[in-house]
Amino acid sequence: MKLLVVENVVKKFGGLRALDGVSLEIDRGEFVAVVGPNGSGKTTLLNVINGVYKPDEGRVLFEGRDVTKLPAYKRAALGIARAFQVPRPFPDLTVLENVVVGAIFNGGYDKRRAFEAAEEALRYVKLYEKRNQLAGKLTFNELRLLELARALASNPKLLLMDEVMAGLSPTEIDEMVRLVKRLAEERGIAAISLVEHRMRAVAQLAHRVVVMHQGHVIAEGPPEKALNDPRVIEVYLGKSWR
Ligand SMILES: Nc1ncnc2c1ncn2[C@@H]1O[C@H](COP(=O)(O)OP(=O)(O)OP(=O)(O)O)[C@@H](O)[C@H]1O
Repeated sequence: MKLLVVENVVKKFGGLRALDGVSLEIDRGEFVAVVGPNGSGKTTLLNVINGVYKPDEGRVLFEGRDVTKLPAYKRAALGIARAFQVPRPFPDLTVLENVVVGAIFNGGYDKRRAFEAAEEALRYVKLYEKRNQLAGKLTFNELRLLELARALASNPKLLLMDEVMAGLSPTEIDEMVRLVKRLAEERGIAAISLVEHRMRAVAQLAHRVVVMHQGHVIAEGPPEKALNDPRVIEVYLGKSWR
């Protein structure tokens, strides 16, 4: 059974069809990059998957269960985690405390298990040494890792990542993407990541690339195939491949 199935989803904002019949299937442990020009519907797609928006048409199934009408917090409890583009930590709590909060609220753990999960997540993203530091003192890159650790500590099955790469150096972007890929492969956590910066380099590391344009999926498949699809080249024509 597929981990996630998005079926013919339509999401309208007034007269605009931000998603116009989008279908998508994700397997366990798959790292999928969603690319597409500004305004193509990528963020709206993540919002429909995690329950921020209810679609006007279509369904979202998670582990075979229809979650289309479930609110975001209930989907989080089922294992759909979101790592936001702009991390919003509690600056006056320590790094460890920030992750514990995520584990208790989204992972449903008791305090002891939450601490264990938080420490493990911090080791994974290599922030463990900074666990007792105030989150407000972290660098931008470290904040991104903290945001990832928070999502991880909730024991997700599916990790949704907004453009986590914005504002990072090319080396940091590379490290972050490899980390997410490793999570997918070692832990079986599926990840859907929106990619705009260094699109070509980042998307090439994904198991599969989904290309969106004007609310439609115009191509998908292994990176080489999807990125070289004639429709995709046309959409990006005139823009530099980074
Ligand atoms: N809450 C909203 N109200 C009205 N229109 C919206 C809303 N959210 C998104 N849109 C519109 O829907 C379309 C798709 O937006 P979306 O943010 O999903 O695109 P995107 O591919 O993520 O692009 P970007 O990277 O620029 O955010 C855009 O035309 C956008 O202006």
